[in-house]
Amino acid sequence: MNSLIKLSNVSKEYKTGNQIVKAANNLNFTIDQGELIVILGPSGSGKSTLLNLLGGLDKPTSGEIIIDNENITNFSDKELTRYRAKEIGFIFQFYNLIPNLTACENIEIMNDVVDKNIDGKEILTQVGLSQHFNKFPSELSGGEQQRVSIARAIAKKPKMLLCDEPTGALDSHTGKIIIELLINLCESENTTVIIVTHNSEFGKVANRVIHIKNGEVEYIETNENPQSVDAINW
Ligand SMILES: Nc1ncnc2c1ncn2[C@@H]1O[C@H](COP(=O)(O)OP(=O)(O)OP(=O)(O)O)[C@@H](O)[C@H]1O
Repeated sequence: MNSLIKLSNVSKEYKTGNQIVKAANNLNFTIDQGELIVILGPSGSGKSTLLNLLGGLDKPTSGEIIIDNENITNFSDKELTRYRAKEIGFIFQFYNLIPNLTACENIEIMNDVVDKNIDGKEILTQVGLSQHFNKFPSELSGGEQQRVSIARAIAKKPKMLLCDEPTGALDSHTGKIIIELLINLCESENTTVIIVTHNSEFGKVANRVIHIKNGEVEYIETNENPQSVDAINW
């Protein structure tokens, strides 16, 4: 595997009044192309901060983030916008679909952003939604809406998929379907998938689990044999 992501001495400080919060404190690690990574940690430990830094939604106070041999820390705002649009797929807890567009239109709208000719029907079929091309988000279940948002994120074939509590709003059965879809993406497309969660059970299916505490990497666990989604109990 080739290293896709390299963090060197990355810190992010937030100032509120006289107080400085180190939301990321001297992070150093690499992530390979095609890895499934779970980032685990309690509330306020810095998981979203880390995801935002990787996705170019925020800049570190110090340190370097190298993605695919490019130092994104030096990017201008315009370059960061291009990087986010072309290279990163984002999946959030609450789907973020456009309510007055159908499932298919929610995906094909990406064509304007990435200058591609994405076929919404083809991608929706890939995530098991061939019956739902013309439905609006309000006509779909939570799990189906999340699958549309995954379809939208993968349509542009991103280098990495950043998922912030992607099953947080779903029941366990539907959540497992989503996790299985993410595992399959890693395996079939060699996409790097990074999942931020509170749920330690997800660690079972990951290649590695990065444990975050107080903005620091507490330890990194390696799974020589990641388990299937059936091993997850929640
Ligand atoms: N924009 C901001 N301004 C000030 N402090 C912030 C900001 N964003 C995050 N923080 C602080 O940085 C720390 C890490 O926050 P972060 O949201 O990354 O944690 P988290 O692990 O994702 O938490 P949760 O699981 O509750 O979403 C917290 O102490 C938080 O209060």
